[in-house]
Amino acid sequence: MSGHKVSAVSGEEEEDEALGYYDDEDDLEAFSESELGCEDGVLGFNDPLSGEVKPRILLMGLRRSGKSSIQKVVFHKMSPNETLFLESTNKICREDVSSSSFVSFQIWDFPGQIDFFDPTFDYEMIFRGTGALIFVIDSQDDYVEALRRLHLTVTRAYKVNPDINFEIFIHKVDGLSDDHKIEKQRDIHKRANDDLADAGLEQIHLSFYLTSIYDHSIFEAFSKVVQKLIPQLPTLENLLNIFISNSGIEKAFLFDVVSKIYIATDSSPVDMQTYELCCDMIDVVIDISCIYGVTDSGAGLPYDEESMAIIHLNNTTVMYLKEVTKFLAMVCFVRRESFERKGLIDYNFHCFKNAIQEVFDVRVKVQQNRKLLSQRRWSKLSMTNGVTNNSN
Ligand SMILES: Nc1nc2c(ncn2[C@@H]2O[C@H](COP(=O)(O)OP(=O)(O)OP(=O)(O)O)[C@@H](O)[C@H]2O)c(=O)[nH]1
Repeated sequence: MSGHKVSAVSGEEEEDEALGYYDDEDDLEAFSESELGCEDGVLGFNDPLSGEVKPRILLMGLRRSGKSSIQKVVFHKMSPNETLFLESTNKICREDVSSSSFVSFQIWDFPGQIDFFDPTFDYEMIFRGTGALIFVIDSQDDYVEALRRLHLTVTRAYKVNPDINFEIFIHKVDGLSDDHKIEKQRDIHKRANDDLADAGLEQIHLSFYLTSIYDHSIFEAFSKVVQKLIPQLPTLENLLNIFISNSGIEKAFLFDVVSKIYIATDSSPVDMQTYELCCDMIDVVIDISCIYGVTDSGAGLPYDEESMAIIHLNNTTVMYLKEVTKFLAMVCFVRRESFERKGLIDYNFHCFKNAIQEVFDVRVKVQQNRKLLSQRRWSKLSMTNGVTNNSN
């Protein structure tokens, strides 16, 4: 597999490829450098002039619940077995993920043992700029303490920022039977919501996912978390609906190729098997391209505007993958008889691609305006400081 692009804050940034979310850079100063760190060397703060704002996703949960493993498997292509050797995280690890035009965010991995309500930790600052809080519960362990911690975290976070999406990963379900999984989910769901109701906070919505790094469930859950942070999602879904209904397509996904997160799909329901097939197809395309494709691309992923693949399944369905942007691919399921009109599908795809480009252009413009604004604010601030200094 090829590597993917996780750019360091201070390193290369796709600066016009960020989501329009609030992020208060000044707040970061509340942390000392030793508190904010990461083994990948992801350290430092965003350039205040860049105007770049990224939604923040927090990974929280008790020690050894699987937070770092999730991050490594989804964003670093680490194989699940290798996570057995991961060391315990002892610092807040902050990482910028800028793998596609639409998927761009920061992940903050919190060490399990951290006493995060210690007065020296500015939890208000942490929650204020947060888009989603993922709380990981180890389903193979006793979860009473995890639920207590979840309640504490959610209630505090909600008070600071009621717009946070609370996403609960009931994790490591690979060790459980199907019945057991459902039972655990029901129990955790009930207890967590009862605790909130007892505290008079029934308006807080918690979303639950059964996850494991040993199958595709973790990618699917992360897809849903990320989708909620994409402001253009309804537009993308609408475009996909129009595209499939005019092309005789059964189902279409828009994938971030690197992370295999699907950032949008049409409005028909998603089943796990379909999603898994898409992931497998992306793997095949990238693996084959890595081995037999152009060698000297220099830019990591062997994926470009020529990338496409057709796989005929043995159940009269055809899978069709095509490049949409540098980082995105469309994967569709088409019946064999509909695929005979491939010319029509390709023409409609061309229109779809142009429409996506337009959505993207609007966002770039918004981003540039924001950058300009923050530059002006910055220079005003420097001027004021200069005047003050001179008068001193
Ligand atoms: N069976 C199973 N084990 C998992 C899964 N995810 C993680 N693990 C294992 O759980 C152990 C702890 O994982 P970590 O990712 O280090 O946990 P953490 O929450 O980051 O731990 P701290 O850094 O101490 O907070 C490792 O041995 C992983 O291999 C999973 O989905 N299934």
